[in-house]
Amino acid sequence: MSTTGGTNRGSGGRGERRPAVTGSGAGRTGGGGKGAGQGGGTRRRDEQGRERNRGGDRQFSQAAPSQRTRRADPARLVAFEVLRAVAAEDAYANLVLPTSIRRHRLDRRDAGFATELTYGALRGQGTYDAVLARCVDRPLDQLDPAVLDALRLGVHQLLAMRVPAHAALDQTVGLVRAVIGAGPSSLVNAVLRKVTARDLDGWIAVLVEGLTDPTAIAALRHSHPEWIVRAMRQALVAHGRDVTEIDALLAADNAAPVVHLVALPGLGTLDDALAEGAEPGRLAPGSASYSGGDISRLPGIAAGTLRVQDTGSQLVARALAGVDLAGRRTDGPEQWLDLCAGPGGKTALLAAIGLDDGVHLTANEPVPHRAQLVRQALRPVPEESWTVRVGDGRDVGREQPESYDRVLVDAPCTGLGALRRRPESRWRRKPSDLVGLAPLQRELLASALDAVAPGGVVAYVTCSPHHAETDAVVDDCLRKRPGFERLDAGAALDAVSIGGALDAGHGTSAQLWPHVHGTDAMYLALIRKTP
Ligand SMILES: C[S@@+](CC[C@H](N)C(=O)[O-])C[C@H]1O[C@@H](n2cnc3c(N)ncnc32)[C@H](O)[C@@H]1O
Repeated sequence: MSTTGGTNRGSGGRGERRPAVTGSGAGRTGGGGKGAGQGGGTRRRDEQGRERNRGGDRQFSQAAPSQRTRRADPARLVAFEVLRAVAAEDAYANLVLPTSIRRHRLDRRDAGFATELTYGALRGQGTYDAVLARCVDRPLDQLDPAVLDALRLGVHQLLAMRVPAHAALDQTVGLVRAVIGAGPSSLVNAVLRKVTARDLDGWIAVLVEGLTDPTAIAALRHSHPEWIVRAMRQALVAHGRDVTEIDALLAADNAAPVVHLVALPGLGTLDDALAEGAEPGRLAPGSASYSGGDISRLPGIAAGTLRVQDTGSQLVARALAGVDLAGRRTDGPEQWLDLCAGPGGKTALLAAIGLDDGVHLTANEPVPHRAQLVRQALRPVPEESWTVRVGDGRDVGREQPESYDRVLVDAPCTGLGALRRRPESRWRRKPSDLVGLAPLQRELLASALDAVAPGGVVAYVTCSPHHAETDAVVDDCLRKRPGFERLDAGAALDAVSIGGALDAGHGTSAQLWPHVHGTDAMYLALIRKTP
């Protein structure tokens, strides 16, 4: 498993500095120790003769857990609260975290630490639980869930952050004492000491020992559920890539994503963002990437003319807008439809792109509060150029047949292509979700195929590379319907990328990849209704 970034924290989170090292299992040199029994030093044994403090150069606190701090370090407390909310209330970490950071008044440095700890522990949960299962004397599901969350935070600090081992241990035990109780703190202390016996690479070597199934190995190594690894491997092969890329792909899911920005064409600029240190985007026109922290201060963000949007999302929207409608029957301004518009990211970009040509965009969204987000997203675009329809997209084809020149179906999907942005979602998603989504995805695409005018084009898009919600959906829908042709989606994406730099391949569908393109794993099929 790989992690990126890192915040140096000493005991109690302050004072000590460690050399910055990135990569799996890196960073705990010096007092943190690396690997069991490598150092000299005096080895201690407990009353049962078991060796304690293996790797004697470590400096664990000599104090019993009951004598250690009762105060929880605020940054670790924030991470703990978020993990608890994710597990107990089905909360989204990216929504809960900023609120918790504000409530505990963390400064920028502590906020960075809390963010890395929270997201790292959530992403790494699969690997960390496998490590913990080797260190706890009972099945993990018999632990108090709060204790398990605290252990996960401890393991992430020990195995993947540049936190000295003694600080990770003392502070996690202190957190447990303060928020759960003295009893569990002894257990946490004992378990985390066992974890310190190896670094991350050492633990992974132990976990995968004797395994031969590459899916199971990759799942443990990169902390993904096996069914997702299997789906990713299939998708790589289906899109002509080498299956050995799976390691790079899964590692990309574990890296902290940079924020991508887009300036709405004709309405916004990147100037403020670039002045704040954003880098101009390499792939999408009018885009930038920003890793400098809080972007909400930028005036363009407040005005809605500068938006946070993954480059992959920008490119699929631009590909639909840019495709040639050679067989279109009328000469007037085009009618565009965004069938599944909420919260409106692609809607705003499409509306802005179409502005100069007098395009009218209808944005459909069935969920009222999400439809309201679409209206907000469209705020900077003149009102006469768009309409928000609140309704079921499956009805549009029947109610408005052959009415639109370009239709975007950004279908509800598992979101497996954006796991790096939603740290908990890989554990929340289940294969059964695909069963529920499959009919809806087919019905929405069918509705779009009815709603598109002869010569017009439908873009079927998912933020998932899973075959069941991508090519399988498009193949099924087109099998039953003559009169449609699939366009070269890769060529359409290349055509709208800066200098054709994207290199999305060629074929009846295109798949973008985090480890190749630096985007979310967006899927695109372009389907033309024959004139
Ligand atoms: C992947 S999201 C769309 C993201 C959006 N295009 C953007 O770029 O911001 C899918 C959307 O489809 C909506 N949806 C769910 N069921 C739908 C239906 N029956 N008809 C139309 N939209 C639906 C969901 O509420 C959700 O807002």
